[in-house]
Amino acid sequence: MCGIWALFGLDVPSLSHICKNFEQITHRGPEAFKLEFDQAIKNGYLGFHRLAIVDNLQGMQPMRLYQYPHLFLLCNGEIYNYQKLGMEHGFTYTTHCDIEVIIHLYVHLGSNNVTRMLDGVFAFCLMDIKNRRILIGRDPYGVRPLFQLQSDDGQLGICSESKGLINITKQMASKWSLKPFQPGSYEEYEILNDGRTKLLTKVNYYQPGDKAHFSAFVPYNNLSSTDVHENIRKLLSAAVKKRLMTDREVGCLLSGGLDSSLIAALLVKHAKEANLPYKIKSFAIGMGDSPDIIAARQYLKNKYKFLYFRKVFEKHYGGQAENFVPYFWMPRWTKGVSDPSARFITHYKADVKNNENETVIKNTKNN
Ligand SMILES: NC(=O)CC[C@H](N)C(=O)O
Repeated sequence: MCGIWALFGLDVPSLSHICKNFEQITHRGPEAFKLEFDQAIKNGYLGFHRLAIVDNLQGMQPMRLYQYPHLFLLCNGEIYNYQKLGMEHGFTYTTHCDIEVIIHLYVHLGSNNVTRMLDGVFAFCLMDIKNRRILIGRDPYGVRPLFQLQSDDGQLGICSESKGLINITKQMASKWSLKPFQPGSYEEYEILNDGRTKLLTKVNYYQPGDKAHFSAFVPYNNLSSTDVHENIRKLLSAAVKKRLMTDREVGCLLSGGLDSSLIAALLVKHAKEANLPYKIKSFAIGMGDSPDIIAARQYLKNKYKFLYFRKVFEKHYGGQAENFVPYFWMPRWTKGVSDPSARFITHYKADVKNNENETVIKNTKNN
């Protein structure tokens, strides 16, 4: 998961007010947090809660590199092609963390060629204090959440969950809006002398059906122009394979339905090929003998005895709905926006600290 949070140009930002709002998304990163301010930017704050996926040691954020000390990067996400991009463009990485590539793309290719080069799931915010710029981008389908608070007079906030921004609006005298940052788009802002911001560009860099700007994980010429089934097989399998990129153990959410069972099977296949030194664990969510639990149990029994099965919800949260509601993205339940199973896992991961160390793959979002 990970939580990103940034605020620019708010008029009366007491430190306790800043911390209180930043604290609203603590559950997104149980391992470390950091809040940063640099006097070069008046009233500019960047905060990060970390759940490390790649490079536990050096991947902390806001990421700053000694070659480019004027750049501050926040990113919730995984960038699957960071090594490929590094080789193609000759980038010298300081860390082993996937998101570092965003800084190099910005420096070498410019702000208009960062977001469209990324093969991954991401929401990021890059602050450039030398050129007084902010670049914000989100993945094509909005797999990673991002909310944006904007006032008519240039105050700007971004956060992985809207609850990290909602209370800030109480201090805004001018007209404001708080909405999801549009998937498949990026925005560039100028940071004015008083710390407020001015929108310079807003670009929808991706429409469904567009070809990728980066070299695709499965090259286009490896796809058949006639055999759609074969293409689906190849692409789905590759999609699971590239998600093995993590220093943590990989697991999967399993409902026992067609989609998740397929993903689990592909995951086990790729895990074997990659010689992962542990057995894949699966997580099913449901109460008692709910249909998902029955289907998942059946699936595991018939197919993959070696998968590990745990009824997360029943074991930890039976009858305690109020304990997990705060972990939804939105301040209140919004049908079709939040995904209950992912939220349960979030809470579970934040709660069970001592023995679990996993990345969970599911069929719609992964983390
Ligand atoms: N959870 C995240 O968003 C992880 C961010 C980054 N990929 C890391 O490994 O640290």
